[in-house]
Amino acid sequence: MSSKFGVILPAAGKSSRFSKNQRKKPFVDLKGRAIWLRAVEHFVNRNDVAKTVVVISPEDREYFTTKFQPNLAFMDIEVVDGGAERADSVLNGLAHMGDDIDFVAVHDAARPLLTKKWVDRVFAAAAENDAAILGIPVTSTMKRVNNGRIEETVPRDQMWLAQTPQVFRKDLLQKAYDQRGDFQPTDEAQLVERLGVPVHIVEGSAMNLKVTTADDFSMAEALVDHLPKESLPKTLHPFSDEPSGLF
Ligand SMILES: Nc1ccn([C@@H]2O[C@H](COP(=O)(O)OP(=O)(O)OP(=O)(O)O)[C@@H](O)[C@H]2O)c(=O)n1
Ligand SMILES: C[C@](O)(CO)[C@H](O)COP(=O)(O)O
Repeated sequence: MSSKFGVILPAAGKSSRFSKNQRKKPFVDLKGRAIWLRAVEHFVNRNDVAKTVVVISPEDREYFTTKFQPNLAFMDIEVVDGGAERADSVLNGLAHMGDDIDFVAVHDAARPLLTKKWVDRVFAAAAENDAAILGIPVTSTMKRVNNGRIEETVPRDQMWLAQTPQVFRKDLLQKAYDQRGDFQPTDEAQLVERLGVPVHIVEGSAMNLKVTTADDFSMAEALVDHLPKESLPKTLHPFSDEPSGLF
């Protein structure tokens, strides 16, 4: 029996570092499709994905469910209320993963530039190792800075930048959250690491950027048409890259 994956797309942040027309960044149009839609479409048509939830701030629920109702219905996506911190939002999504789900993938709604290859890679690594994330090795020199002055150069060998999807056996992620206490992690891997469980990291791409600032959005606009065509799951391939109105 092949493993079943549930997907949690946290999209309940305040976008405080983003400024485009004051709209929350997951809802902003990126070359014809909202950022969150571009992020989720790499999951909803996978045969190994049995459940997808998008986590939305309660203040955005009415706007979101009205604007994207056709997409939500077509892709059978459940909308869940977010929380004050990213980890709270993910925990709310986790509560909607049923007994049929073996693994949970958490992917930032603010990371629209995925490819099927990278999702396949991290799903396979998690299925083999119980916990795996995408990441990229650090390629620039890293400095620790205080008040605009360099305090030290941080050795970059063995340093990676964590990305998403972050994928875990469901009971392992639940155990990590059960033991969270008041700890505020910036990613789910941190919670699992605290259990002493090895989390594997597989290489993604610098193109799998998180849209945090207006500059990131400009980079995403420049990159979105340069992802490999085979990046879309096959079942989406018949759709032209123009907005189909459903995605
Ligand atoms: N309480 C929160 C905070 C963040 N997120 C989501 O987690 C992802 C990564 O977070 P980030 O890029 O930091 O988004 P924001 O928190 O909105 O950004 P900012 O810190 O600039 O407000 C985003 O898709 C964001 O919507 C969430 O679901 N719930
Ligand atoms: C999960 C993450 O994308 C890994 O790099 C990152 O930690 C999210 O941080 P944010 O401040 O919530 O965007």
